[in-house]
Amino acid sequence: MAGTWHVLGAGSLGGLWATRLFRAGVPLRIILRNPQRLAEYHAAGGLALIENGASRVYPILAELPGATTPIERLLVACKAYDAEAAVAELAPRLAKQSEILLLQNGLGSQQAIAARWPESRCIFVSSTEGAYRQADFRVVHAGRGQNWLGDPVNHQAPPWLAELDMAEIPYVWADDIMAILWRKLAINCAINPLSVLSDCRNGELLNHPEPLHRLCNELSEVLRACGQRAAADGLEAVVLRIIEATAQNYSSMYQDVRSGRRTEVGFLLGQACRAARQHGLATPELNELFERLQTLLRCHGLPAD
Ligand SMILES: NC(=O)C1=CN([C@@H]2O[C@H](COP(=O)(O)OP(=O)(O)OC[C@H]3O[C@@H](n4cnc5c(N)ncnc54)[C@H](OP(=O)(O)O)[C@@H]3O)[C@@H](O)[C@H]2O)C=CC1
Ligand SMILES: CC(C)(CO)C(=O)C(=O)O
Repeated sequence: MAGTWHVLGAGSLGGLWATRLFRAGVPLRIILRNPQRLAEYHAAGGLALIENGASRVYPILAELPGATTPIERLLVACKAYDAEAAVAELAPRLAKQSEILLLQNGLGSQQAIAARWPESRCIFVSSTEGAYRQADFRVVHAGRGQNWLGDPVNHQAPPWLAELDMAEIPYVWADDIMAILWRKLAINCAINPLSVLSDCRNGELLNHPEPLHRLCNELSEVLRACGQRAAADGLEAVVLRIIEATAQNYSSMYQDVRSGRRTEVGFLLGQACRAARQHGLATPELNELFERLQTLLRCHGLPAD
């Protein structure tokens, strides 16, 4: 089974990756969480991808975490708060020198997995592609974007990137993936919590530039303390540009809260506050924002971590 991809999680991004790899002829299996999900998948007849209004079902082989085939290359496509436990379930199947691609937003889950399975090569992915689940096993490709892939330890590009070309999955092999992940984390910390607390679209945040300014200053300090000078430089200008470009959108965290879904706040704002504490930085704006957001999440009956 060398060269076979295993995709853990047939949700939005997992479905988007799996269907494109499959239709390009790349050997692939998806891993579903339990027998019930597997039965539902078989009943659906496969994974549907909806692009430009057209839907097509791909009968990708699916299996359970407890299958016995070794895993050479694993794409982890679940939420950050599920990632470490999900990989732990598969750990006995990981081949020596396996590769684990981590699609999670924010930071923290990737480092935890890399530290726990040091024999695997962990490749971190930052994605701006857009996808959502119209229904179980029906994924809508909602927005074009980019995927940055990189390995913070070993900068050599893997040979299978050619398979992403074949599958028309956009990507850039990044020498400094941590800078990209930190920059995205800071942007999400500046925009998403405020949009939830102000109950507004991104564009309305421009009506209150002061809190944004103070947050960007603190986030820049955190990035610099973490050795991410390039990600810190010009952060506020980038945040303002993204707000303008996405003015009519509700942020992903806003949509999660309104739909009663758990957010990834612990890997975004939580991670920024933890990093600040580790470096002895005072970040009153970030801390207050985190506390207010956690209170709101608890009021909605959602986990606050
Ligand atoms: N969607 C998007 O447009 C983007 C998402 N991202 C990031 O990508 C990551 C994934 O997000 P997204 O695809 O939206 O998430 P989804 O919630 O759509 O999908 C997550 C999937 O993971 C599955 N899963 C969770 N735990 C397990 C497990 N132990 N075993 C098997 N499957 C499991 C879920 O299964 P089940 O269906 O059974 O619950 C679900 O299908 C997140 O970190 C997100 O922030 C980044 C950029 C854009
Ligand atoms: C860029 C931004 C903030 C756009 O809303 C986003 O990434 C998100 O919503 O998570």
